[in-house]
Amino acid sequence: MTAAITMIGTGSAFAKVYDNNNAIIDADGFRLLIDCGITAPAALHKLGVSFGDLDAVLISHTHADHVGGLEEFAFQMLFVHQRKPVLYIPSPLREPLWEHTLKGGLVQGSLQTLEDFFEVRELTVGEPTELAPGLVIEPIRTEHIEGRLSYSFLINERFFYSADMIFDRELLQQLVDERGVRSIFHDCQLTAPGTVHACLDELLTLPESIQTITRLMHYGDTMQQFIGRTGLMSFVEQGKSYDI
Ligand SMILES: O=c1ccn([C@@H]2O[C@@H]3COP(=O)(O)O[C@H]3[C@H]2O)c(=O)[nH]1
Ligand SMILES: [Zn+2]
Ligand SMILES: [Zn+2]
Repeated sequence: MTAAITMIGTGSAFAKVYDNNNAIIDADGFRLLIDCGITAPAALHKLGVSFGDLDAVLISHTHADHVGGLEEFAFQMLFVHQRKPVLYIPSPLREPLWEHTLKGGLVQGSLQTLEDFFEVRELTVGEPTELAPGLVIEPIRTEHIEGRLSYSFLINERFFYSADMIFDRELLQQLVDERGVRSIFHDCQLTAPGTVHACLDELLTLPESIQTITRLMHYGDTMQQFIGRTGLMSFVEQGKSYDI
């Protein structure tokens, strides 16, 4: 089985050069969108991907650069593609996604619930679930902003995709030492302090063994100025595919 990830955007929430930090994972032809931010509809269009080409969407947390494109996704699937899309969601996010993010824009007539727009499949936090042959995902609760739920993903027991999260050296070390992670995509705020993200200065304190397998994403528009200043880590490039 082969699996690859393509970032449809690698930018921070406020980036303008780069699109929102959202990804497509392709596992033997099964296409999963990870997060669907404000810029996702246009970013997908630029890559020649239609919402109808996707098999499912997975959400990490409810900030707009990760869920702001879901209203268009839902409406396009209903009115253009006439098919109910599969929504994978860490179970605790289900109620806040609907009540605090999507409900206001989507409800009309008999369409009153999240299930009226999506085939909702909840993922149990801390438990691996096979979404498709060759694609197993485990949501891991990671800290981002006090009082807000956010989940990173362990994919196929070897690839760690951080959601927005503050620096967590112990988790990264544990994932590598005890879970066999061999590749990491990590969000990275280029300038300190990170506050709600891992910042570059913090990531640079990781041991060489972790830096060599780490690529940085969710960066600001000044990323080019930091090339060569990321230790053994490198930047994920928007639109490029990586085997995972
Ligand atoms: O307490 C806070 C809350 C938010 N923010 C900013 O708003 C952005 C929201 O999207 P994001 O999570 O990708 O990044 C966040 C930060 O850039 C912040 O700096 N401090
Ligand atoms: Zn974000
Ligand atoms: Zn966020």
